[in-house]
Amino acid sequence: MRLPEVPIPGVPGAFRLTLDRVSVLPDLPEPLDLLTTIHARRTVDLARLRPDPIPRETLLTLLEAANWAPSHGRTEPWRFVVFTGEGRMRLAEVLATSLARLKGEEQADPDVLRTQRERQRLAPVWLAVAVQPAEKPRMPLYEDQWAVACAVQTLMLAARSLGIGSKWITNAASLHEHTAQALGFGEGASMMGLVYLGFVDGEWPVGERRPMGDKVRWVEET
Ligand SMILES: Cc1cc2nc3c(=O)[nH]c(=O)nc-3n(C[C@H](O)[C@H](O)[C@H](O)COP(=O)(O)O)c2cc1C
Repeated sequence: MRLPEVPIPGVPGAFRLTLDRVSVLPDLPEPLDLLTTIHARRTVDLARLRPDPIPRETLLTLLEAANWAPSHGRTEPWRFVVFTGEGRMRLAEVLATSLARLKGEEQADPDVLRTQRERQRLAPVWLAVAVQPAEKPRMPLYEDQWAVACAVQTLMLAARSLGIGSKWITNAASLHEHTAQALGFGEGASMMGLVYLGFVDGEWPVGERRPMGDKVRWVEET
């Protein structure tokens, strides 16, 4: 079964998914179990990714997993645009223009655009992530933003369970108004950054955490 995809006009390889409420789990290699995945997920640098494409079915599985994130009031406010292949160059153009706008300029500097294009080629898949509040919101924006964060984490965990590395990026260009508008997100939507995905070249990075014991207090009455 295929989920409906809406191509972005003039952007080969980029598509917007209109995910419905049907759960689709195509045949996949044995995924890691949840607790192992949670511990093993790592932010992976671009330089550590292989250029191999990620199969479309796998991307759909990750997006479908993200769609099961919780949201207060069932707002389901997460929105994604997926960039693959030459579609990544459209993202590069948009980000280069947003960088120009941050400097008070209209057009992207050709050198910045070239660098941005090279950067986008380092990962086979980029996702633009936005929050889309309801037309008449009943919840504060931050609750919808939290829900989108849940969706992003769910997607990154699903990716890890299938051996795919990721990074969530929230730099100024990715969050810029122009980025949301140029990527065609809806009225009132705002950016929550970019996520790239790719198979990891060699060993996974090693993670580090300060002890959870320092961050938790227990209240127990006997
Ligand atoms: C909301 C959010 C925004 C982030 N933005 C960036 C970013 O802009 N650039 C970056 O290099 N990493 C970013 N990260 C990834 C963190 O650097 C990373 O999660 C942290 O170093 C811990 O590493 P781990 O993900 O491997 O556990 C972001 C993470 C979160 C949750």
